[in-house]
Amino acid sequence: MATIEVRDLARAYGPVRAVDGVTFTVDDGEIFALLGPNGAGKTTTVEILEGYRTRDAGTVQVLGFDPANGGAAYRARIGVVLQSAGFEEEFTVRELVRLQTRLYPRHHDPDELIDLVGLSAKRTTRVKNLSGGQRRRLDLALGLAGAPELLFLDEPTTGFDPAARHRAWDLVAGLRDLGTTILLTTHYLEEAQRLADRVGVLRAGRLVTIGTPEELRVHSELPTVISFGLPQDVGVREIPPLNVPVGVQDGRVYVRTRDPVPDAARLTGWADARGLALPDLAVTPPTLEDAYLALTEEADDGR
Ligand SMILES: Nc1ncnc2c1ncn2[C@@H]1O[C@H](COP(=O)(O)OP(=O)(O)OP(=O)(O)O)[C@@H](O)[C@H]1O
Repeated sequence: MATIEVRDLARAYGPVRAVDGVTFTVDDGEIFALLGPNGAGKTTTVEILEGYRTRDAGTVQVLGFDPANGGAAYRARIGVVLQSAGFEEEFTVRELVRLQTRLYPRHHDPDELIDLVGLSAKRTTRVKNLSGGQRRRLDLALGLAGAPELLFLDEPTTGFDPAARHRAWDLVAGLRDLGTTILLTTHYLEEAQRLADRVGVLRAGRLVTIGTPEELRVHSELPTVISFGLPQDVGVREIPPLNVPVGVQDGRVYVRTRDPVPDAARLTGWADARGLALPDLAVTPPTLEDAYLALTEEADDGR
């Protein structure tokens, strides 16, 4: 069953077609990531779904509501974590989380929420004394206050240190396990790879692709890279001929091939016969980030 159904969505700001005919669905319990360069239309799309922006055209159904006129009944069922929520700086973490939970008929226990986002040690700290990453965690706690069925996460881990990012990923994965549907925007491809069941890539207001991270990676048809450090006393010319050119950069050999098995076999056979260990040999398939960059390259969406 679809939690979100978007058809032919469009929104312009003057001459800028921020969202230009976007169609997608997000299934119940799914984590869907919207990716795209700065200015591609992610925030506009998400804010229309949240009911915070109007649309020019298209149909939108979220949890059975049209967000444009869903009102309080709609907002009670969704959670929103914005890129930069304005906080009341003098409140403590606990006070703010308490206030937020009281807004919802069905809500989490404030202290449990604070523990969940890893702010237990900051319970009585005033918001003005939190670091940037701690504020984002507070954002997350506030977005979860109403135990939402559907959570909108706009760049949820921007500004997090690596350990905090991993904790946030665990937290989001835990929410999915509890059945929460999540619409995520992110610039971190690793985040999308880890969390998203499916991703949609926006470019200049249009969805250029949609699929699982694995589908995007495989369909990109980008080459696999075989690489190794050129052993001392071995010249590039001694490397056996392959079907693709061999590149060398900073003493490292790079073979970009769409046929990695025979090329790798040839190289390892050659190294083995010569008694070369190649301890740093790597065979690297294209990543989601490679596929994303290929899809969005030359896209200057700073329109
Ligand atoms: N209120 C507004 N008034 C005029 N133009 C706007 C407004 N909001 C967004 N835009 C323009 O619409 C386009 C899409 O912006 P949007 O914020 O949706 O992109 P985004 O994909 O979320 O970008 P980012 O990754 O930088 O957050 C941009 O060209 C932006 O300048």
